Amino acid sequence: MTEHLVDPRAPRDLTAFVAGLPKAELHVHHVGSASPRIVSELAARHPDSKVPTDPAALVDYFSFTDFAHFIEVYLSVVDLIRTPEDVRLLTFEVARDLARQQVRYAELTITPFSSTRRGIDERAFMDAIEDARKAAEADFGTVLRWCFDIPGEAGLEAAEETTRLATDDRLRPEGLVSFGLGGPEVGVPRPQFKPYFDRAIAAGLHSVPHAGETTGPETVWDALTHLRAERIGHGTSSAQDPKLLAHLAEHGIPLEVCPTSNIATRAVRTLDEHPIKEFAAAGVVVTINSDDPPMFGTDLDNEYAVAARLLDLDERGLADLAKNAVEASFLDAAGKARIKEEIDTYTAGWLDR
Ligand SMILES: O=C(O)c1cccc(C(=O)CC[C@H]2O[C@@H](n3cnc4c(=O)[nH]cnc43)[C@H](O)[C@@H]2O)c1
Ligand SMILES: [Zn+2]
Repeated sequence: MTEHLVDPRAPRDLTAFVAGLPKAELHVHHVGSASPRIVSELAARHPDSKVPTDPAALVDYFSFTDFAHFIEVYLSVVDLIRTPEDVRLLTFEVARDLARQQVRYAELTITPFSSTRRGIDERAFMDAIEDARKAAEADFGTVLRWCFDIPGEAGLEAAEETTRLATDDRLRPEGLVSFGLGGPEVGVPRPQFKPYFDRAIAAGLHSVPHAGETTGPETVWDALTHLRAERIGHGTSSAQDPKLLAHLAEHGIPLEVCPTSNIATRAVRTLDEHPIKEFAAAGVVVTINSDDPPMFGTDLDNEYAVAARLLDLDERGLADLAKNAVEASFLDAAGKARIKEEIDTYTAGWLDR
């Protein structure tokens, strides 16, 4: 686990401001959000797993040599989710962690294929996430929505299964708003997934594939052209292509930027070399997200602190970033207006202290 929770270079006051700032999280993975406490509880339940039961040992276990190693470790945690009760517990606890950070709305990326192929009944899976979603909204006031993603490396069988689960009216959960594509990009060309995205879009889902995280800007173009992406997960390599940056800015396609993730998976060498500055300078809509927070030793508050430092933002700049995420979300207009107003009221109150 990368050890930089609470960016030590963030001014103390901004850290406190961010902690109370109402936020939206648009790029965070379900299994990748399992806290050390949940991972060790699940690992103790399933002792045949190689995942450490001691939360302290998870720090080393969550230290990645590259993106492929990250996915290998990620799948070992997926292997711990074996029953609908595991799914419900994980989902509800993830919502608790989001609520603690004043996250009012989150789109959680879930990979149902990974669970159904491991034997969890599909109906029971949907019921577990929906039950947790409703309980989280009632108990914490945090609104959760789902993005179902295709684990691209698992091939077209996974694409077909994910599309079926997302579009079958008898299964599709009420909270589902979008359709994604995750996992490694190398050797997994985006265009092959066009028919699946076409079906998901026809069923009313928004298109939010990962692209340009571990491959070049051409993957982002492919996601835009073939998958009709409305937002891009990461899009880090877009900075290498000025025409692409201009296109993203002109068409208002937001990037779901996850700075610490990019360092932890070694997609970017250091935070200071992160292209977030280039995105902002080109007028691209930047949203700040945490991806797989406990695995990367971060959380959303820390990602905002990192962004404040890299973009040289004050409180108003941070509030604008938070509003970018609300605006780029798939929440309805009234819900967006409510959270943006809350952000403005909080910021004005903070600055008037
Ligand atoms: O579940 C399986 O059996 C399986 C078989 C082959 C390949 C896969 C995957 O590739 C799963 C990838 C998994 O990773 C998730 N994820 C989490 N963080 C990221 C990220 O930063 N970039 C891309 N993918 C990420 C993704 O949601 C998939 O669930 C699975
Ligand atoms: Zn991701």
